[in-house]
Amino acid sequence: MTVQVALTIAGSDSGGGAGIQADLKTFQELGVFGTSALTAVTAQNTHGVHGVYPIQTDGVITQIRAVLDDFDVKACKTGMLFSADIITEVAALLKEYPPIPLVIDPVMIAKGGQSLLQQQAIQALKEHLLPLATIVTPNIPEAEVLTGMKIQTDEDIQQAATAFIKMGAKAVVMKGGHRSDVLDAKDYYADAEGQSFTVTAPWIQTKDTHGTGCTFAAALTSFLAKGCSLPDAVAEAKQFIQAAIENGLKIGSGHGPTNHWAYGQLKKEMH
Ligand SMILES: Nc1ncnc2c1ncn2[C@@H]1O[C@H](COP(=O)(O)OP(=O)(O)OP(=O)(O)O)[C@@H](O)[C@H]1O
Ligand SMILES: Cc1ncc(COP(=O)(O)O)c(N)n1
Repeated sequence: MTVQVALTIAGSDSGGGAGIQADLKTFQELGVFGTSALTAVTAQNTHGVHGVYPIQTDGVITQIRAVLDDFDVKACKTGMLFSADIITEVAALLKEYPPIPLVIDPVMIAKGGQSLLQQQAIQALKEHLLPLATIVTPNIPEAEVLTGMKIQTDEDIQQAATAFIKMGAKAVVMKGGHRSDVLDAKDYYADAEGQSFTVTAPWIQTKDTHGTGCTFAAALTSFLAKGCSLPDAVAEAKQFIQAAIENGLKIGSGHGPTNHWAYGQLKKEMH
């Protein structure tokens, strides 16, 4: 049995719905062996973030080195990176190793409004990490901060996608989960080769969307680790997150997590 290995560099969510926990659950569900480097420990539940405790930068770097020096990592994902220092050092480290498909989820603010990225880190993200991205997965507010654009219409989304490609990312998927003017959950993909398309799924009326972005990006990373093309990985990750939101678990009394088992159960039923 050959199992592909993926690495997530992200923060821990004690509530288990987002961050490292969402990533590892998603990797496991998709048959990929998950490894991890923690950037911060957060105290979270479905009501929000109660504390953020960053890991020292050399601790983050040593975790990544330990994984990359031993495992043949087929795809890597970044989530909450917290500080400019961590971002700069992670980018420098990744450049030392042969290129690995890199999914950058530019996590900035938790759904509850608490900051997961220091203000000074935004420039470092743009300057050092985005140029290494195989694909970057911003939501609309993150895309607005990183491009400096106001994004409201489909044209704005396309222009912002182009701005990410100009910043050096090979591809971008602009997630539509934060738009209030649409009936569908519509994400827009564009790449440096000029290919673009939209993936759409029916909007689900639910408050249980904690960790949707992490889960989507982790699914995308898993499919890349298994050798899928970028467009195929985006389309399949969309199915994973749709199933996860649609079959919510009703855990906690605030904004609950998504269901990381749902995609696998659906696939089983289809066979
Ligand atoms: N209510 C919903 N119904 C259907 N799909 C949704 C819903 N909310 C988000 N999505 C989808 O989930 C994926 C993640 O998008 P979203 O914009 O929520 O990411 P995010 O804001 O980065 O998530 P996070 O809050 O974890 O940081 C996208 O494919 C988006 O279209
Ligand atoms: C450690 C960590 N990483 C990412 C998120 C974003 O997820 P959400 O916006 O759904 O809170 C989070 N809350 N915590």
